[in-house]
Amino acid sequence: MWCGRVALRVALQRIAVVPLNSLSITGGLPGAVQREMSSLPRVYITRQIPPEGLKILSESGQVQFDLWDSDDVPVPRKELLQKVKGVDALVCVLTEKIDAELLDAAGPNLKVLSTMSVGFDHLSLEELKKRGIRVGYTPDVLTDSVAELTVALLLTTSRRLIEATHEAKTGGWGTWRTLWLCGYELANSTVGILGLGRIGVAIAERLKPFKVKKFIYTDVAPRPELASLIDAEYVSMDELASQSDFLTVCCALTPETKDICNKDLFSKMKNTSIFINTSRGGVVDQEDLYEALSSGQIAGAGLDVTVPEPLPTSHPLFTLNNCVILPHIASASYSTRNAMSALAANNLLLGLKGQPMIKELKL
Ligand SMILES: O=CC(=O)O
Repeated sequence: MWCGRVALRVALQRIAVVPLNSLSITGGLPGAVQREMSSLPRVYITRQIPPEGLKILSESGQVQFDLWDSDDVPVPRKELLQKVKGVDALVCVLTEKIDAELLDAAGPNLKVLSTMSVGFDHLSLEELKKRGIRVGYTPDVLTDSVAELTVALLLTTSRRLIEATHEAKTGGWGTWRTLWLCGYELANSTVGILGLGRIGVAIAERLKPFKVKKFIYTDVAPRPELASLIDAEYVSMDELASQSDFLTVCCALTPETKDICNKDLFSKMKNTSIFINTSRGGVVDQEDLYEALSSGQIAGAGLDVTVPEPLPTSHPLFTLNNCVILPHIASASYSTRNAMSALAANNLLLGLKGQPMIKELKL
């Protein structure tokens, strides 16, 4: 359904009184309204995004849009390839692969892509750049939510909360035992951050009050300005592996970081250490992680992201008590998802106007 409620409302006030709620948009409208609507840029939205973004687009009067009206299943690729034909702009989420095939299907009108995500590994940046398509994304607004979830996942994993509730519920809770369900605590620990950015800093800020002794990080180069906020020391990848009691992955997935957490890294970690990943599943070699967890090379892992997503329930990682797996929910709070949707909508509108977006990827 193509919508452009405000443009529509203004036009209707001039022409006729039509109950907006009952409109089937464009179909059956007076010719003048249809003409006005059809001159607006066309936007396709690949998912039923949270209401704030839809409201911004509807009320802008700048665009008409069509959307895949479901949040439960992604738009089938075939339908997506059809729907993007001739659009001026696209709002997508991280389940849609935006590649040459899709951009060719969209055609030369497509000028703006706005993804409702901070990650952009689902976008073929080279193809977008080649076609001069501007790209908006949604960093910053999700930093708090992701950092909060990372801390929750870290504590859930290190203090074995999933195992503990399972035992309590299923009769495994006998007498109080001295070493039963013992885990590892943050007090006096060294926390390592792989890829120091806004999210890594926000995680460290939240962990500091747990009396962490030291923060260390590695990245392609030292990031002194960010590191000084959390008093973190720059170390090599090997030092990060060998010194961290908790290693949290915060880097983007790029060709350089794909499978960067592999046998080599796990073999250098302490067997009391906890590995946490809330970035992208692709940065981890899952077979190597399974080996490290099942052999006791490391103590536990908490993953919010996997390859593939969803991870099949038959996946070996699900058989391990020391592996906590979440279904990619790090930014899933109502306020954050609405903020992401609003930012995606505003990026798109600014992009279409030829103005700088609030958050735009440099291609
Ligand atoms: O993973 C979530 C995002 O990239 O926004």
